[in-house]
Amino acid sequence: MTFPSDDELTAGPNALEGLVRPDWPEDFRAGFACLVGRPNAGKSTLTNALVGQKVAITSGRPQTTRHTIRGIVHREDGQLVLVDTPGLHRPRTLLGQRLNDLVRETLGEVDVIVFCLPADEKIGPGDRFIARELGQQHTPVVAVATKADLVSRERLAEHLLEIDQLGSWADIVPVSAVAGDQVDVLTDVLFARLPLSPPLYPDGELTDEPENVMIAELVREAALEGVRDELPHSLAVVVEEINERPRDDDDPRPPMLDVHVNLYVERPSQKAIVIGKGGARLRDVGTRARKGIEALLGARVYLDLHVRVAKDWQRDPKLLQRLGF
Ligand SMILES: Nc1nc2c(ncn2[C@@H]2O[C@H](COP(=O)(O)OP(=O)(O)OP(=O)(O)O)[C@@H](O)[C@H]2O)c(=O)[nH]1
Repeated sequence: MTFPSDDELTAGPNALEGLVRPDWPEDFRAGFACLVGRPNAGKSTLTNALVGQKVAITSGRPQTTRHTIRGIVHREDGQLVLVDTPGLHRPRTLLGQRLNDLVRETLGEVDVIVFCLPADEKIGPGDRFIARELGQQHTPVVAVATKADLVSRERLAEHLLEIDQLGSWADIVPVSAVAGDQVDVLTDVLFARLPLSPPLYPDGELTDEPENVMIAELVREAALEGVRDELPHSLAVVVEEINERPRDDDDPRPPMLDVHVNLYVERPSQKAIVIGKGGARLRDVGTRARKGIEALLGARVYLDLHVRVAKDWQRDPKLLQRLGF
């Protein structure tokens, strides 16, 4: 992932003229946080609650967050750049290994780590695996009991005690991202861990995720809706091309874009699932994804989806690189 370079950070306001505010308070803080936790722990939902607007793709299905997506919390006194990582998990395939490498790299570079532990589930081997990983990092870790709205006070108290015994944390905060409880408390705790720094991003910018990745996520989320549990690991989405159609200068309508997207599956049987009978399912996927893409780009979109079989793409380093991993 690309953080601003040292040059960009130290060159001062002139280098970023027109981008960031020309002056900032002496005690301004800015830095990076990343969210870790096992699949379904509530990382994406918490990212959205902190940022206050939908930026990451959420889903009831585990491990939909393949790509690192950032949101930015802007306050008068600082900027917190959130990195939403894929679930840290035991590697089973090369893809799993790549994801874990990516996560570890991210953990070492941020100023504070947010470890999400859902209150409605017992602490399990997956959480302990992550806790051990975090124990080897020097970055401070704030443990968060997520989904606090789903459990009783007694259960929450028990959960907080278990979290306390799991490792050594800079802080422990119970939060409900859905109800909005304690999100402000967590924000304060995270800001306190950031270094004094000039602003890193222009005001109001929520995410710098390349549009292509956001588009691929929207298509992927639509394509996974309502299909078998095995498919999440077997589906990769790549935006091949975006072309704007020529139009008259005085045309008051939003621009019209042709968006070409490939969906890669591992087996012909999976291709049949994605396409559906007579192509009906793929048309649905296209309709749903198109709405999100139009909202994202502020344009009219013609979405062209192709499903391709790429055998064992999860194990093929060359193909992984082509698919953006
Ligand atoms: N009731 C309640 N549900 C929540 C809360 N936070 C998340 N959820 C739900 O839990 C599920 C998983 O949330 P996500 O935010 O997608 O979890 P994640 O950790 O990003 O999941 P992966 O992308 O699979 O790693 C979704 O159905 C959310 O709606 C919360 O504070 N309260």
